[in-house]
Amino acid sequence: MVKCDKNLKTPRRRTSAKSSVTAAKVSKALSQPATSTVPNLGRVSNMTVVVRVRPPNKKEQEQNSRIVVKTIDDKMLIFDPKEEEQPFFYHGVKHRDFLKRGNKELKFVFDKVCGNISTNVEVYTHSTKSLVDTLMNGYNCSVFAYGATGAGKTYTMIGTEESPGITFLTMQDLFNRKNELSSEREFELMVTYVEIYNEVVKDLLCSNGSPLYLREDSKYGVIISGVKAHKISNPGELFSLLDQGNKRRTQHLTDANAESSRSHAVFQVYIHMTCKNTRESSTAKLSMIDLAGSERGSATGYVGPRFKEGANINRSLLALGNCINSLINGKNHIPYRDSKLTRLLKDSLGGNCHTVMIANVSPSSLSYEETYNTLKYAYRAKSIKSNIKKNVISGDLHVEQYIKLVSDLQTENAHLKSEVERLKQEKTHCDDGDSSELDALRSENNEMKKQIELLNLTINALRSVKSEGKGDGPCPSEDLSKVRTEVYQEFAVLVKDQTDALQSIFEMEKSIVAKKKQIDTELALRSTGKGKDDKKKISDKYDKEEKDLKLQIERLKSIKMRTSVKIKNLLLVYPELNQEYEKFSLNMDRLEFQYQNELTQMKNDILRQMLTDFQKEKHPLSQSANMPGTSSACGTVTRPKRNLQDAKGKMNSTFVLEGGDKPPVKTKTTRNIAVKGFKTRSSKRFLLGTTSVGKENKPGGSKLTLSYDVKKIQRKRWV
Ligand SMILES: Nc1ncnc2c1ncn2[C@@H]1O[C@H](COP(=O)(O)OP(=O)(O)OP(=O)(O)O)[C@@H](O)[C@H]1O
Repeated sequence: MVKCDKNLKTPRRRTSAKSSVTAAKVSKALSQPATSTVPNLGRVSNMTVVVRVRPPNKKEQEQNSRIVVKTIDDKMLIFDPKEEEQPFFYHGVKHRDFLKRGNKELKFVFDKVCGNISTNVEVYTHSTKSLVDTLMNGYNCSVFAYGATGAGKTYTMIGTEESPGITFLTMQDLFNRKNELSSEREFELMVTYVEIYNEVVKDLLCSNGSPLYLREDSKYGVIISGVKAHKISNPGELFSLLDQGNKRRTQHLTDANAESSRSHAVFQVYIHMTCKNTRESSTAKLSMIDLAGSERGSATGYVGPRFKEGANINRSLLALGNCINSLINGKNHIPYRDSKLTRLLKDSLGGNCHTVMIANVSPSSLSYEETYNTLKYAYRAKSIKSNIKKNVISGDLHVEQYIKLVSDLQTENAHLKSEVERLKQEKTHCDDGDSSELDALRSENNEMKKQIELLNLTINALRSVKSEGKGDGPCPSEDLSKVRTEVYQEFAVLVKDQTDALQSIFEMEKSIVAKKKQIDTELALRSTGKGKDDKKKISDKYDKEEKDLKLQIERLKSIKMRTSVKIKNLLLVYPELNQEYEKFSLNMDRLEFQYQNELTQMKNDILRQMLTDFQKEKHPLSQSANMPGTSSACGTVTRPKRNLQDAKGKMNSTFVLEGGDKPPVKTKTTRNIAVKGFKTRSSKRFLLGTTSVGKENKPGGSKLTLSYDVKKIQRKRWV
């Protein structure tokens, strides 16, 4: 058998732990009963490795390249097979071509070899079909497509409309199984689709494109914080989601592929099942990963961002290779933290997971090196062993289990603290360094602290339930049911507190808007005439009231957060509350949305009213002040002169308003003017004073010219 043990080494990178920033929607969706990962099988399983050889493409055919992958049967292939020698004769004697390189003729055996005529359905049948039952039995599964650029990974995973890839086929089967089992079980299915590009994780099903962070969850393993989980009810919906996500995926042209995917795409399905009779539930996660294509950096000759992109792809694939090597060699430390990809795949390689690797190769000699590397990689991966555990959700929680979780979290916490310290020191030595990593670590640390607190509370709750159950008093089951009633009551109170807090926050926000409208009108009325001196008093009063209201809002928000922590705590102890909680959180989302809607509508109404008043000259300001660009004076209104817009902070620029026959207003007024040439969304404030007025009599009518001097510039901080 071939030896494929050339260690794939990569320089040890500084580990960078990023924090969870938002409360992950997916973890919220998955805030299901606490799982106790029961190693009820403890079986050892090899990773299943399937090799798919794609048909030669047009370029390979045109260049008459040699076929370097020969499939022998459905399990064996030969790389660089022996060629038939074309002997030549010299002086009638048969000679060998000594310049010709000898063929490697390496035999590889895999779990399945799919030749170049195999379809996606055939690949599916021999790779992931069996995973559907494994998932339904509550085990985590993952599939990843590996190979060089243009080797056919995306074709295998996603496919085309005529020949859908294995993601769609797996999901189709999953839905079929779900329907078959629907009389016995309740199902909930959620999907997420993200990409890792240049070490940044992004949600492919969300248009905002903000970076997401990976987090390790004691219950669900590695989760992506902030990713949006989508509920789907049939495979048709999935196809449109995949299509939508793929359009957002980062693609560039490479030598081997006109539409090369330059990111790792990770599609995950979370299945939550509850047995209708016993109410026992289990969760399983299916991850389908379309890795970015590896390529030889030196061969591409790319520079700049494309070089960085290629380097990141290769680095993360090397990190994956290192993890595979460490797993095979039975090392204690597996360098998962070396890249985002390996962090995400942590529980998909050696962990609690049944894994299928599909290695895609081109048959042509044009991709000789790439194919050889992929086959070596895949062959090594075959030796990975994993301990597969079933995720059974048990109502009977063990205090010891939580204590272990707390101790794990504390260890991780200590590690993060030391990282923070190290980074702090580095920062003092090199102050112009990037502080984002430090901030990320800090917030991850805080997150950990919160989790530890929460788990400690749970331990206490469990202890009290246990100790109450042991005493000489009434029988434990009675005691437990009493505790349960109390817990339900507590839950109802907390839910009410949260709803009330939300309602009050909304009322206060409404009154801030109403007050703002009132104060604006009052200030405008007093901008001229007698009431001018009251202006400061009025705005001070308003500022104070607004500050008070905002303080109250903050207080209510913290109450809301505290009650939410308490509710989550109760959920840990009483998973039965989950269904209630789901309903409640849906209701809260709906309420929040409705309130936001009302508030925006209210603000819009005010603006609309102001606009109408201005147009009809009812607004106090429209009568009392001629503002640049909005002069109420009839006739043409010109924009402020360019010299102001280009002034870039010079103090005394002049701009002119033309038209109309109203007299100039002798008042100071502030006006926002966007200054050209500054990269800013906010504008500078200019305090204006009218300095001169000119009237010209023309044949067509008179023309009034108002000149304003910019007296003062109040600089604002750029945002
Ligand atoms: N088995 C196959 N049968 C027919 N065409 C295929 C097959 N595999 C790949 N192709 C075609 O080869 C081209 C490259 O395939 P694909 O985009 O899947 O490669 P890839 O490995 O995902 O590349 P990259 O890593 O650069 O994204 C596509 O045009 C695809 O349609």
